[in-house]
Amino acid sequence: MSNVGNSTNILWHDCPIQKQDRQQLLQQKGCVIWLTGLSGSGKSTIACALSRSLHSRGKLSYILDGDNIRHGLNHDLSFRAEDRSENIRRIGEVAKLFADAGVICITSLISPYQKDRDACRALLPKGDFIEVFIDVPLQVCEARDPKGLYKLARAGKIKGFTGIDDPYEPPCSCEFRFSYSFQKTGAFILQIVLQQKGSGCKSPSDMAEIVISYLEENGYLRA
Ligand SMILES: Nc1ncnc2c1ncn2[C@@H]1O[C@H](COP(=O)(O)OP(=O)(O)OP(=O)(O)O)[C@@H](O)[C@H]1O
Ligand SMILES: Nc1ncnc2c1ncn2[C@@H]1O[C@H](COP(=O)(O)OS(=O)(=O)O)[C@@H](O)[C@H]1O
Repeated sequence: MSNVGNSTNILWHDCPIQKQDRQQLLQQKGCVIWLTGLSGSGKSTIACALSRSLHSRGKLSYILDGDNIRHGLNHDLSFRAEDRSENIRRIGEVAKLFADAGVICITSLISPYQKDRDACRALLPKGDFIEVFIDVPLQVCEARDPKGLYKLARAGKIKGFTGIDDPYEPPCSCEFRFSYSFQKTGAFILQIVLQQKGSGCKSPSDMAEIVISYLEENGYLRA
């Protein structure tokens, strides 16, 4: 018997069907692809491109999107620092369960704090947490502003908006960083910076394919 958090006298219950059995069934390995970046950077778009491409290869994935999870499990949380941390912690725990189920879990939330992302990484076996930084400058995200939230934040109608009057801590070490850079003309071009290898890419589906190649090379797309 042990005490865990606020629970006392609880005992872990094992099931004879384990992660390995589920992975065998699915012919893949469970893991977490953690997308992080400013609002409007393209996390949800890349998450969908990833899920679509995995699906077409017969691989099971599931997206945990910050906006969507805030409609249910996390509907009690605000955007205060403590609540953002709790949002990330809960999504990290749910992602861990999906990975244990053998699913390729794709999370898509701003997750602005390094220590919270690190804590989620620490929940998983080494290698199974793949952090992807969608490094798009604030000006680009703000110009996109598909929900009009940056406009409201600039007008002072939303307080504590990430990138405006709330912090975003870029990852110190992540598996992938997809970044924008300025061309001489002043136009933005998309550039990819990889820990593993460098190559140019332009679209969310290109970025998705790069992550999928990594999964393939690292054995996640077979049992
Ligand atoms: N690579 C890209 N190039 C150009 N536009 C893009 C790209 N990726 C996404 N977009 C567009 O940017 C907008 C924001 O994308 P998306 O909703 O995926 O961002 P997000 O990071 O999930 O934002 P949020 O955190 O607010 O949910 C959308 O209108 C989308 O179509
Ligand atoms: N104050 C805010 N800061 C950032 N995003 C906000 C804020 N208020 C509403 N949003 C919306 O909420 C979404 C971000 O939610 P999460 O990804 O769940 O954020 S996180 O910071 O806790 O990781 C974005 O789609 C954004 O449009």
